[in-house]
Amino acid sequence: MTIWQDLLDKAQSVQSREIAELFEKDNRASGFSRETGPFLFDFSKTNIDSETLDLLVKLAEEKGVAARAEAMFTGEKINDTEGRAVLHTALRNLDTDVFVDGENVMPEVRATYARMEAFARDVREGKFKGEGGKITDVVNIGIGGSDLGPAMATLALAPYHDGPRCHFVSNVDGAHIHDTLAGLSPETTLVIVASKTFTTIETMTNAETAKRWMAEKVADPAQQFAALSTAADKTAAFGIDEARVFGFADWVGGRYSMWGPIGLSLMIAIGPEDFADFLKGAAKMDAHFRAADYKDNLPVLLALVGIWHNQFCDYATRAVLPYDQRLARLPAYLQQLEMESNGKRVSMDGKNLPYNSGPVVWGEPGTNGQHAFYQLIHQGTRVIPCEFMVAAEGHEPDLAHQHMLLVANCLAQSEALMRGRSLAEATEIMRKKGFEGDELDRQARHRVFPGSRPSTTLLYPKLTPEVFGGIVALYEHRVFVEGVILGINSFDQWGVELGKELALALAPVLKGEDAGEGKDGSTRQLVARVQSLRG
Ligand SMILES: O=P(O)(O)OC[C@H]1O[C@](O)(CO)[C@@H](O)[C@@H]1O
Repeated sequence: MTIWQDLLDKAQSVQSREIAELFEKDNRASGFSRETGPFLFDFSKTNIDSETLDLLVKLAEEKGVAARAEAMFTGEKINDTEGRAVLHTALRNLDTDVFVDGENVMPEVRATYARMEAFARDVREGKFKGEGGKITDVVNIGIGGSDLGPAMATLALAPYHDGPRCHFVSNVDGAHIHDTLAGLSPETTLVIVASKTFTTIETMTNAETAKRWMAEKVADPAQQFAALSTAADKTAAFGIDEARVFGFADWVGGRYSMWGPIGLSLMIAIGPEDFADFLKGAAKMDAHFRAADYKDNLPVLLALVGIWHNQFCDYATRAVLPYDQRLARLPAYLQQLEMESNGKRVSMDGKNLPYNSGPVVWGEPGTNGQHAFYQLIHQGTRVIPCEFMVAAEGHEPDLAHQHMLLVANCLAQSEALMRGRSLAEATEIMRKKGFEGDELDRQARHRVFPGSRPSTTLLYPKLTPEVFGGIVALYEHRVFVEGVILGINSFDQWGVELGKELALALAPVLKGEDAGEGKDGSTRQLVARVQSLRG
């Protein structure tokens, strides 16, 4: 625990220091920024100094991040509470063979990818038709990892979207599927049921609803269904022809799955060529992660900044703030990626963690967040590290002036968070406005910004498919590194099971088919009120 303790001591000793003062030394900006491919990652506006960085890098070395990463990339069963390999990286490094239990898994991955490409082309070109002709709309029904990735990516890559319209239904709330299907024509709609297990109650319920909706107008609705799943027996039982079933192995975790079949809706939207670029961007990030020294390694550095803030400085949450409207769903995607992966209180060996688990992740696109919750980030009592990201250029050349304003806002926020505004400065401003005496002091104090609030900035040229693939892979590996340092299994999700079990047991209670013996008083009261309100 010595490096850990050294870092705790270090955090204690530097927390009251002004981040801005670190810039008095030469080369703060370049010394605490790193570049790879299209990315510049600037972590200079944090309280990390050279000594801290050295300690953090040593921590990553001591925790065996490199060996664990190699074990992941080469197909070892590192998800050891489920006895599975973790090989989402194999879905985007199609030329590299990988063996699991002595068997090369890549021929099947490549064959499925080729089938996806062919199907996506057929849908886009109108060779695969609905009963009413060319497919105009694709409805992806899935939840969690079978929804958030493709939904986020389809929005992110909207400028490349030249295939049919894509819609994403996840919530078991009937409002979601109702409102989505309301504007669509069943005869020209393709429904993709995306579920690794093909048992998820929300997805299967919505899939049945979609099937009934289609059956009202289409003679053979199953013909307009495709499935993305590891469970071929269940997709067959649902009635989907195996020609339109795109399978994958259990070593693809749900929240890591959009690189393969779960990305089919994205591939149909943007086309196989742009989808290949998206994979290429991620594969480049994989190569960088495997090869670069920790001190120059973007995923490792992003993880170390995260660990520094959460475990050593005790900042419980982090805000992800893309100054990129098309990354509006990235915070939601990262919530699953980070919180389902590292929100665990027991380490690999079954012991309670002696430190915090992964952070609470949240966010919204800037500039909207500025007019909503930034108040608390700037002046609240808690410190919230911010992760800004922004493209130098947008996709709308005739709106370049708006993009400049967007970038200016992004850079200004990190500057404001770091610099703050002192009482003396605030007092001067208010004095010029005519305040004096006690009222001057009172008014000035409301206008003080404490500053020294840490942030990082990820800057990239433009949100192309390749850049976007790199960003997602960067975050995936960041989560991986944080998980290794914390000593937890980032690839299971037992914490979602209890609620699922209880919901299944409560459904008959709500319907009045079961008395709900043994339920607590609050739950019984709520059930009774729902029943009486429903009449
Ligand atoms: O793809 P499936 O099997 O329907 O699962 C959906 C989601 O449900 C979870 O298992 C959590 O309940 C996620 O990990 C997963 O992404």
